Amino acid sequence: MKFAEVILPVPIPKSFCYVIPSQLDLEVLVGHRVLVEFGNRKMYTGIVSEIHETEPEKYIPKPILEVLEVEPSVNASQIKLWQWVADYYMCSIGEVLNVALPSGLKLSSQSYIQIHPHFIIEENLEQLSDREFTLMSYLEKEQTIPYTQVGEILEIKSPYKTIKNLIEKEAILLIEKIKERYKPKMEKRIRLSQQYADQPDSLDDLFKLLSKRQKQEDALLKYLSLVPIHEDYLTNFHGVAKREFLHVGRPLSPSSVGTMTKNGIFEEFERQIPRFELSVADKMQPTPVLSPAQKECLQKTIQGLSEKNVCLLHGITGSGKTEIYLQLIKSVIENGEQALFLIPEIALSSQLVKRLKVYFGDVLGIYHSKFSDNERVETWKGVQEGQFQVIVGTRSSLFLPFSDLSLIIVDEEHDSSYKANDPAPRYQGRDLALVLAHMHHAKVVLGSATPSLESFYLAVKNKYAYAGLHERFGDAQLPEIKIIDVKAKRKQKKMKDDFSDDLLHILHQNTEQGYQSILFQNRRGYSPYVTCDVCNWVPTCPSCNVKLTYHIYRNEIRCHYCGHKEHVPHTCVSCGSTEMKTVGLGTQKVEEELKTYLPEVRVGRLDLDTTRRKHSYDQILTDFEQGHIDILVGTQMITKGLDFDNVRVVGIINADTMLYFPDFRAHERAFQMLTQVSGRAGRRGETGTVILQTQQPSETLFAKVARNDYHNFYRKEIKDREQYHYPPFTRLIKLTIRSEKQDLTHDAANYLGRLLVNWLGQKRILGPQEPGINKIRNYYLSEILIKLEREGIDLKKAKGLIQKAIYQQKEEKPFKRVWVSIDVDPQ
Ligand SMILES: Nc1ncnc2c1ncn2[C@@H]1O[C@H](COP(=O)(O)OP(=O)(O)OP(=O)(O)O)[C@@H](O)[C@H]1O
Ligand SMILES: [Zn+2]
Repeated sequence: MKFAEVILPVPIPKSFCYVIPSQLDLEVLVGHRVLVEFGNRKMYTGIVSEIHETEPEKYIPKPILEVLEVEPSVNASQIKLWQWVADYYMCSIGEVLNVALPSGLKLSSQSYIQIHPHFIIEENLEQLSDREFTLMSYLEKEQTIPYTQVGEILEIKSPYKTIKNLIEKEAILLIEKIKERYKPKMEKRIRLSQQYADQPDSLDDLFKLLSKRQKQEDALLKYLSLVPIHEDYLTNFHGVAKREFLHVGRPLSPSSVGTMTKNGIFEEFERQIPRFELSVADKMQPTPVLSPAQKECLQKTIQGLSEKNVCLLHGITGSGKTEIYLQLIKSVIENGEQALFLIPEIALSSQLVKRLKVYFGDVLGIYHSKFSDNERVETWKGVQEGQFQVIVGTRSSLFLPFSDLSLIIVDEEHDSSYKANDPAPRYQGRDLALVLAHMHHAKVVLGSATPSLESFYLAVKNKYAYAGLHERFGDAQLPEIKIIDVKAKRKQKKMKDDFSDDLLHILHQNTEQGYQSILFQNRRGYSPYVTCDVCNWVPTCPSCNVKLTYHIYRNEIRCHYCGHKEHVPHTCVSCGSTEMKTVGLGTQKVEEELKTYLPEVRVGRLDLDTTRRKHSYDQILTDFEQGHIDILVGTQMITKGLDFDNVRVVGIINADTMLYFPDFRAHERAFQMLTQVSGRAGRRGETGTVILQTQQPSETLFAKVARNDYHNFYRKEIKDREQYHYPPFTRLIKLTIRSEKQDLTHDAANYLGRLLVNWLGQKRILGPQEPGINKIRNYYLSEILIKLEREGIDLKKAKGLIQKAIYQQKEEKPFKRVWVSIDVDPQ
């Protein structure tokens, strides 16, 4: 007998053993998607991870019910990667499967019911109520029906009870419908019926026949001009796209073509077409010629990669790192291998994809979470079948079915959006890229103008190769950064709301000269909160412990954690006064002030609120690119990777807020963000200007940003990290404890904390502590931070103990309704 280990999408950290029925014996392979029954008469799609002959000792395994495909969707090295993720990030392999496999390849999660295979209606009539009998008879006809239809069939509101009874009687099964969500994109095409294509004589007859039907004759002539069957009759086989035939060039009458099809002159057929219209073969360009500095950097990178597996490409903003990546990718393609180009957010993808498309054409595939299920499956298959040799995508593309990967580029490697937060697996894409590369013996290039401290540290330690690029492309210079003392300006009465005279002046002048500007304020909404001017009461979210942010549109206050919205109160709930005012500054307010002081400029805004719809992000950037917007106001979204020739001025409205995040990475993030946003100015031609407004002009971090002094920033920061035992000198694991009651969370966190102190030692445990925002969506939170040494510690054992402590806490009766989530390497 043969058995299969099957990975199921459930949060239980193991695979499950099933029998391979003899009739399926030859069909089941590792990586196959199979259908199995699991637990309470539920069915799931799982992935076969192993085939063996060892019968489980403690239970009788159930059979695999069905194999859902001929060629496995998943390859062995992917399963290895999933297992690694599960072990390292302390989650179940099923949770990894859940994010790794596009949902188009999973069964629809909507439940369906069907008759239990062992249940025979006629033999069990007396068991069934009238209503149950009605449903069963229906099922006998229809095989399976969606749960949601049951109510309709029985003409009752809530069918739950009936279904529950039938399940208990083992009369029906609840399943996840075996329905392939994947739908290829089809195109309607037209060709000449075979008889005319093969025999030129019959074509002559046809022309005679049509000589009196002008429109039909026209159609035939057009067809022959598009499909040269007299030169090669085989061309008829592919025909022509119906849309093109009817509408491109001289338009045809659809009804005449319809008649001809009915009369058997033409025939219609369908063909699957690629979903991505990348066929730009005619617009393809050779990759750009590198500048001497770029060439040198490319050489260093290649040299570095011959000695090490990873090379850190540290090139200042606008230095042309992308062009160096292009060269590296090009040689991968020429060798017939695969390359993965990772970007932190899809936000960055549209400009980049356009750039890459013209060089790589059809071998370039795209993969990210805003894609539809179908699009993602198509990319998945394209990688599997070898059509796409290059993938541009966000972190989830690490899970694609690569077979011959030889290069991974991680662009903007410092970016925190490489880290996945909820749900598990909470993996760091940049780090996982290194693991994936290792499995494929591939090389990795980490690129950034502001490398993460971790990566730079490893380059300093000679674990990574290093290639620097310290000049901008094409004679452009880094912008001049001016630090403006907002407090002093206020005293001198030179502030208008949040704008200094210098900032307003340069924005005005820049617009007059026909150039564009970017204004950065890292807060969306209008104002962070509203308050009563008399008693200082502040409206907060009913489900989260946060102040509600004021949004001027619709005059609402909103919670940025759970989405709760309400109207701005006219009177104070606490003292009844009507003096409500807004406090602080968000992008909406910057936009509004700008319109007041510079009424003639065209202002655009780019933040989470203006980019919710699928294409709005692209739309705003296109407007900016085409010069319909003079000044673009935005949050951190505008800081990254954008490349616009015409931007001369960048304004940072308030640089201070970033310094005060209660996070050991606050300074690192601030340095990166300020440098990146500054780097959008003056990328072509004349040197740009950055106005950095602050209350603390003497803050040394700002001086380092202004001098573009990464090295001194690094030296100071790494010293602090070492002194206070933070990464890269230690490894952090954060536990978040959640429950609906504050006391319960508190008690459970203390219990867990004590176990961890006992097992891992006091000095490795920080907390438990309530986080700054201690209630989100009605759950009270507490956190424990575990600091583990980088070396000389058995990491596996330590993780085992953490797992054990969490289990043990969960076993305690009072803590049944307490949840703990684990975040390895939190960010
Ligand atoms: N060899 C080249 N030939 C022509 N144009 C180039 C070349 N190298 C760079 N450029 C142009 O210079 C600009 C900056 O390059 P790129 O966007 O690659 O910079 P970057 O290093 O990625 O900067 P950032 O880190 O700020 O995103 C782009 O418009 C790019 O097209
Ligand atoms: Zn809320």
